[in-house]
Amino acid sequence: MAKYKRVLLKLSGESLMGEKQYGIDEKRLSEYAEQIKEIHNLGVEIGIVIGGGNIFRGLSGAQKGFDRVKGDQMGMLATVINSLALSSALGSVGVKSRVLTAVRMEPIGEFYTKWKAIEALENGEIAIFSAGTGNPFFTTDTGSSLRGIEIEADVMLKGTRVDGIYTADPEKDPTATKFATITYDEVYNKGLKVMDLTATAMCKENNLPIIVFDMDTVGNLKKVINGEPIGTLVHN
Ligand SMILES: Nc1ncnc2c1ncn2[C@@H]1O[C@H](COP(=O)(O)OP(=O)(O)OP(=O)(O)O)[C@@H](O)[C@H]1O
Ligand SMILES: O=c1ccn([C@@H]2O[C@H](COP(=O)(O)O)[C@@H](O)[C@H]2O)c(=O)[nH]1
Repeated sequence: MAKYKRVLLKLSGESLMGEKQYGIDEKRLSEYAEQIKEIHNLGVEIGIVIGGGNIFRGLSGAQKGFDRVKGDQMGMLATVINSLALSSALGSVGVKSRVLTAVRMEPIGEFYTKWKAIEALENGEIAIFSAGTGNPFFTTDTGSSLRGIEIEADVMLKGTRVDGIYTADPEKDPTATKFATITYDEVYNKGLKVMDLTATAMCKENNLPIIVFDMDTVGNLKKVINGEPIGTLVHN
């Protein structure tokens, strides 16, 4: 039986590239859809936020001379593209989803309200929250904590390409060691950069636990939902 009734799943835009250098890898996308279907079949209510790093990030744009606010808006639109792709992939495996957008852009998606999100979840649909918070200078990690808190999720699952939180970035430091559990304060005090500090602070203040795990290994999402101790649990 599933350990969690309602979850907020954060998917990395960058992971969606798979082996590619840019954009969406169809194989990775369909693996994600299959994994999500598996936990949906267990009766778990699922809200999803997907990043945009496979397409555009405002901060990188600003370093190349783009206006930061316009760059962030481009980044938010990138998350809408990924959300539509995920919704389409879920449809292909027979799972209904609703794309909700933080900025108005009907008919591409419905303008987000908490109540539409809850209605979708209670109807057994997956709610995909796109365009982040709708504001520049934020990230989809913060968008995830915000939506996770709003929908009263039991946990925020940060599915990424590393298998947890380490003493240093494991992609850069091969001697880094993994935490099984860690407090929000330790993440802050040790300056660990697995997700942005605004997101971590919001989860801490609102008591929303976070599990960071490797979403790119098929089967891991179900393990996390069943309470298997893979990844790193962040708590108060
Ligand atoms: N201490 C740490 N422990 C684990 N990962 C870390 C740490 N410090 C930095 N990282 C990095 O954090 C990244 C988190 O990956 P993720 O793809 O989720 O980032 P993201 O910026 O949210 O992606 P996107 O914007 O594309 O959604 C990993 O690439 C990992 O290398
Ligand atoms: O609330 C938000 C969320 C995101 N952005 C912009 O989108 C890109 C992509 O999001 P990632 O979290 O980096 O995947 C981000 O770099 C920002 O430019 C935003 O402005 N506001």
